Amino acid sequence: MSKLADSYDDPVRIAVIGGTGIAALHSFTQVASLKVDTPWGTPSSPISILHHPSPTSGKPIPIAFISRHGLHHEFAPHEVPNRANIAALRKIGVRTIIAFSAVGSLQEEIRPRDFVVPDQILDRSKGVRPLTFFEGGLVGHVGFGDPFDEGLAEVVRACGHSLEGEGVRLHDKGTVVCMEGPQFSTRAESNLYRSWGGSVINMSALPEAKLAREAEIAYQMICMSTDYDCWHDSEDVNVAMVMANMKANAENAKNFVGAVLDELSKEEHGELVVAKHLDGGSKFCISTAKEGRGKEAMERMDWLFGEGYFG
Ligand SMILES: CSC[C@H]1O[C@H](OP(=O)(O)O)[C@H](O)[C@@H]1O
Ligand SMILES: Nc1ncnc2[nH]cnc12
Repeated sequence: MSKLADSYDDPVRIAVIGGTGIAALHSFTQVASLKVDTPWGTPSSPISILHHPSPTSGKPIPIAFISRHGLHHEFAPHEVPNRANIAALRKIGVRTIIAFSAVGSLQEEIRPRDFVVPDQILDRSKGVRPLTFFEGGLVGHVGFGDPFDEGLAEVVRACGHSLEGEGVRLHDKGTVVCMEGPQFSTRAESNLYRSWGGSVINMSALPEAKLAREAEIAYQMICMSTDYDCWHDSEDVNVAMVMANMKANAENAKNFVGAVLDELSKEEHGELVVAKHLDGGSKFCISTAKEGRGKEAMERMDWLFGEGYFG
């Protein structure tokens, strides 16, 4: 067996972040495994570079894959090195992220094994996770009114609907409550989130989505419901239940990712996947005057965005 390459020359524009139950994308050809160290530490897993044939040109399109919780699910939600993950992806050229997440359902009509393409987030994390690239002498405030990328969401929804009838059930919108964990919610909390209009709940949408926005990367999460949390009169959520539903629906999840990657690999989405619409978003969010900027913060930003990006 030939050794996998540890570098990849061309920029990789599209990445998938795999969550609980998705530690690898086996159905694609792996061509490289990258170890990228960042000023924010080491990512949760090596970055696999996979070749996916473009359905239009047949040309292999590189896709980056990273496992959020590590190859063996060794990082708890509050331990995931989110900054290193997002920074490493940006460094190899990524401008589009499709992130997978196993979620609890907060609404009767979102049944276990249904998919949801969320359009909003309610933050119930507790401030214990490093959550920004802008600190240590460079203050920046990016807009986050719409935490997901609507252009990507449209593509994802169309792909999901194209698989309906083959077992996929899709909800086009939803609010994901991101709780701190690692313990699951109390019943009072679960009912509170329902009264707030939460659709689904996980422990990983944040700060991942915020960091992607700061890094000017288009980001869309695909949620797969695995349980009814603890508000429902069915059995309370537990890990075995989450894993069993992930496993039972793995084929659908795989087909869904495959369809999304097929679609995003088409030339017609060339502008979308390089996230032209986000270019400069971070450059113009800086509040710190040049003379007040911290040297180390600027060195980290040079690493991430390229030297002199912030002028
Ligand atoms: C194992 S249940 C809780 C766990 O599942 C979800 O993981 P991910 O979002 O990475 O798919 C949730 O966010 C928790 O981390
Ligand atoms: N009920 C739940 N709460 C938080 N994260 C989850 N991931 C899957 N099910 C979950």
